[in-house]
Amino acid sequence: MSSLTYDLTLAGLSVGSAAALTGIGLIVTYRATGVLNFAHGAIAMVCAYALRQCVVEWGWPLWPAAALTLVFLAPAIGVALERFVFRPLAVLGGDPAQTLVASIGVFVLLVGGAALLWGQGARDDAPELVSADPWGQLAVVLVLAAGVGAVIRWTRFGRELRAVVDDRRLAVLGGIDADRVAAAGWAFGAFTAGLTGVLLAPYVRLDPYGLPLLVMEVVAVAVAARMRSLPVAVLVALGVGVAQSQLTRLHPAGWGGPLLQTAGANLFVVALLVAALALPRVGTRDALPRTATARVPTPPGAWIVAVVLFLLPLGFAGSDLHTSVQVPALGVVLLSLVVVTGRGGQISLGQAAYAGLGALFTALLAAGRFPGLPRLPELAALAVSVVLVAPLGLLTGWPAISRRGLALALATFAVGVGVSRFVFAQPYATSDLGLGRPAGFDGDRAYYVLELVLLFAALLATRALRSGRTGRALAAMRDHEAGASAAGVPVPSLKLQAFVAGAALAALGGGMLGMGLRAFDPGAYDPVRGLLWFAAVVVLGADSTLGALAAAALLVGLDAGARGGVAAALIGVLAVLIGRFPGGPYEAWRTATQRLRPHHTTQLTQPGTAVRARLRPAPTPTSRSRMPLAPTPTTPGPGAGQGGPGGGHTARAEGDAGASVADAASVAGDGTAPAAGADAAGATKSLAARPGERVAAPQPAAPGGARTASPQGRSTVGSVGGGGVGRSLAGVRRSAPVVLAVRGLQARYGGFTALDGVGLDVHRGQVAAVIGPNGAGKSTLFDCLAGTLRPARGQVLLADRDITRLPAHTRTRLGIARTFQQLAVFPSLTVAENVRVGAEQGRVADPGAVDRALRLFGLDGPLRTLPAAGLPTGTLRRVELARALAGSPRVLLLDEPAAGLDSAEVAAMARVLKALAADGTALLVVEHDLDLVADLADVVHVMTAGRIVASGPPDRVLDEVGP
Ligand SMILES: Nc1ncnc2c1ncn2[C@@H]1O[C@H](COP(=O)(O)OP(=O)(O)OP(=O)(O)O)[C@@H](O)[C@H]1O
Repeated sequence: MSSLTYDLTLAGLSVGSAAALTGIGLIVTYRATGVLNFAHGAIAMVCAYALRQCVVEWGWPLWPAAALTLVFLAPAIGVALERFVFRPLAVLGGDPAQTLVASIGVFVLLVGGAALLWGQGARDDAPELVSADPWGQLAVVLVLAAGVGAVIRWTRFGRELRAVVDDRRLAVLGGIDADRVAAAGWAFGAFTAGLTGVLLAPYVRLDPYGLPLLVMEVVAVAVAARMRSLPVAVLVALGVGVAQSQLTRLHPAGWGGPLLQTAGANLFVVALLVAALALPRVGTRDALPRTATARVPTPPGAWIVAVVLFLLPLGFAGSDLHTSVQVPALGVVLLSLVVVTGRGGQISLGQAAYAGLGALFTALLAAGRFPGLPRLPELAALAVSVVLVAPLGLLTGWPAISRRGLALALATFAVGVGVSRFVFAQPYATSDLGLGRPAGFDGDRAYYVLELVLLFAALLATRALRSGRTGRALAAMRDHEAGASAAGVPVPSLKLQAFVAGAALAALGGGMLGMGLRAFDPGAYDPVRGLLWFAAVVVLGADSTLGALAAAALLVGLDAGARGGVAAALIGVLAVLIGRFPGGPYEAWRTATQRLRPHHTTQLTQPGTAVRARLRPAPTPTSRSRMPLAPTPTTPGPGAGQGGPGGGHTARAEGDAGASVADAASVAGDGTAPAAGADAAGATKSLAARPGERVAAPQPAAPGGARTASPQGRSTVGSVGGGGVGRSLAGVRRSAPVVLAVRGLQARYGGFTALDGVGLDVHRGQVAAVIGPNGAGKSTLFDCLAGTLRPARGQVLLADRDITRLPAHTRTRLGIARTFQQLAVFPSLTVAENVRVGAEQGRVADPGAVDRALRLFGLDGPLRTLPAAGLPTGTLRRVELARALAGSPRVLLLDEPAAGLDSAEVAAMARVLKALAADGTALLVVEHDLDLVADLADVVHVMTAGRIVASGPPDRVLDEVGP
């Protein structure tokens, strides 16, 4: 080995050792707590500053100072974070998205705090703890990795640690002190962070922004190790370190030379991009915490105050006005986050990249240095740069289609870092690229006026995106992605639209920011800013344009008025606290003031942990007979497991031509004659069981269970309606066409076969029920029919059209609507808006369908304007049903529609469902409530272990199933 190769290998091992340390720390913290600690780099930076403070400023000897920093300070930071930030979040339910925002908050807080304490400038006198000799560092890393691996694998503590990560609540029930385990994980993680910072600081610039970013760039090492394997992390870190070092020898020629050289010198960033965008993702469970995206009510008069405050700087002069110029520009950048994160619910940590690209392109276009385009006047350059940057929104929009939560955070962070390193750090961007202001707007005051006009335009654009059909679809996607798809919202293309619109807005704001500064400054758009802006928008009310403007004013104002870092520190504190205050600071203040009032009766209706708990269906009343939990042997009926006559459906009684939804409404009400149409009838009588309403309560199950109870239930229902509606009126002829056909469906989860050759037919106007024990595969069947799960084999046909490979929203638009076992409503939208989403995106876009569905399900009146969050389960089931119906589906798939409803609500719902069938809708119902099945269904399919084992009329099949 030549001496150059040897030297470069040693240098690479040194860098790789530091990266390996980071990887070990991130993995241990993640395994102990489930948190990918975005603040890891910031802890490293704080420890490096602390050691420098002790040694350089206070003159302490090196080793005692190092011991204090690494053995006391670093673990203390870790334990404090666990105790005061992450443990309260874990107690509240351990929402991974909330912990992600909190860890970004800690990052921003520590960076801001360090800037406040030690100033923003870089230090080059960090003490050297060990010599540059990599062998020592390597030995430290290997010993640490081996030690940690041994502890995790072979000790009791290691077993406890794995148990806590798998299921914290279960581990606690098993007697494990989860807090102790988490605290140990945090302490060790922070220790490795401190060690990394102290080892790296002498060889890189020690500053509050640069060092944390450098450390976080190597997060790829942990991701490549799937956040599990320490040996893989160490090997990847050392390999990338050595390769990066060796590549510095290459000096490729040609136009791509500088880029290749940059790639070689930033191999960890390349690894980050590959790990975040190409490798299997980690932590995809959640999107944003509901608290971060809650609907934030605008305080009365707030807009007037905002307008006055934004006009105030016109009276300023000098540096005050010069500083104010940054506010509208930053406001526009933050509005982009309102669209992407606030409304669309997508984590975007890379928004600074789009702002920077906007500024860079504007500067290059205005200077005539943009390849292939002539020199443009400044305003035209700004407009063209917005158009050019908008499609680049796909860089983060594309990953967002298949990523959520942590995986999306990593992907957008990686794009931000990549653009910063590979575009902003190039010579063309760094070589003093000036940017003039448009002609006639050179002075600060004139330019500020121009900015206000552009801000106003951006506000109008944001408003257009947040209101109307698109706004409702975005909010639906944010609140419940699967529910939105089921309602017909084209989720993938909507995400792309949100990111493209967000990139355009960020580019506009970035260009304005550059013009305000009269230069393209890469530092103004570095990835740390991206984290800060994200945190600022999240804590000041992500779905609030006013919140974005307030955040812009706060960030610029605080940093100009006080020492740099105050704004970051404040935003960090708020982000850390966000999990404690559902709805953000305004809601926290409102709740606090309500608590102070002696007789407050208002119920907090913002979506949050408690609300989400309420959205979970309550257990179905146990008094009703239910499917036995264990599979019951049944005799397969003729044609079991196949569609078609004999197995597929049973005819209802004939003579039902006049039955309609309107009739059902009359049944639900007081038994008077139906009005002339669904509208009129539904307006007064509906599914809602109102006080004093005469509804047919199901009879208690007599010995014999469903078989005995069902006929009684039916006759009672029929008699209330004057004998009109019920099985006899809602009948379907044997000759009714097949609407939904399932053939030989097989579905797998990994190696487990959840569905095995399932086949059935659902006819127009027929109610088919699927029953079976828990785990039989009923929900899996629904997922395959609705398009959320791709079957391994088999076919799904909708009116003879093969829809097996179509996505969920396309199926909805073709006429399949579904409800979910776990409620899938959109908590931040009102009841009427929930239903409107279904009407706008469904098979038939019919504006009148909203009111009809609302009336039919008793959701009209004051209820329609209430946010869905906080409404009782029974009401929400009706909202979900109304939404499904509002799109005029041909087939309704209902997954346990009776779960969480009381007897009266179930009876009323049954009436409406029968009437829907009578009107020609095909219904496929998964239900455990055998009384309801007996009352409702024309044909029953029994599923066990992924197969249909019996099919036939309810009386016969339920006889076989037994009580
Ligand atoms: N995402 C998944 N990954 C792995 N296995 C799964 C997954 N979802 C479901 N299963 C398994 O597939 C089988 C069928 O589950 P499914 O939820 O379809 O049953 P089910 O009949 O709807 O049960 P329940 O009545 O409890 O809802 C079960 O054994 C379940 O454990």
